[in-house]
Amino acid sequence: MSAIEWIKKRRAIRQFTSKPVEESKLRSLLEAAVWSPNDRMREPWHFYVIRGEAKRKYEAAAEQFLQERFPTKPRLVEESLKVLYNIPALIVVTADLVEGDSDASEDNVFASCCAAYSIWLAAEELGLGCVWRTRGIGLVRDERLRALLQCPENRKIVGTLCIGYANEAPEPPKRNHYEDKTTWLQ
Ligand SMILES: Cc1cc2nc3c(=O)[nH]c(=O)nc-3n(C[C@H](O)[C@H](O)[C@H](O)COP(=O)(O)O)c2cc1C
Repeated sequence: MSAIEWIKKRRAIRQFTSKPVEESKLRSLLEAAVWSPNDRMREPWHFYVIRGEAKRKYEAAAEQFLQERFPTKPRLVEESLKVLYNIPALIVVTADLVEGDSDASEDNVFASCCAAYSIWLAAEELGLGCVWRTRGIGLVRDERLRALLQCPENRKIVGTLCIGYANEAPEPPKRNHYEDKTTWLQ
């Protein structure tokens, strides 16, 4: 399959089977990630792989977060947690922030987003499902996640990648045509 075909085939997968993800496959994802483009070869990314007991701690943090965030929506909390319990592995991607250099920090975030996307695409090729989450159980903007990871303040959390074997085959969401999003300058 061509690169363009993989790009189009990749989907956000949110429902997983109980089959664990082989460590060799997780390593292949991380290997793909570090080949992402990055300015001045700062290689500004860091990856936190969460499984086993660490995943239990993540679930506890997510439960607290969801209960605080949605106090009047117990069904939503319960359903979100059910989704989380079924995720075999999580990879949290961060970007190094450069003190006193907001441009470099911003470029580092861009590069780490490329790394997250590389993982997502590589997952597709390895027969794994993946979704990049920030909101809800993604916990990206919740300090509990930073504490759990013992992630220093000079690393910005850009995404939580949920990885496993797909238990769904979603239809591709409709896309606007690129012409609607493009300005051709002469
Ligand atoms: C930066 C970013 C953040 C996202 N956050 C979430 C999220 O919090 N929850 C979620 O269900 N999906 C999240 N997604 C996945 C998108 O919803 C998904 O990519 C979109 O619906 C398009 O579907 P597709 O990826 O199958 O083409 C996120 C994607 C990106 C790139």
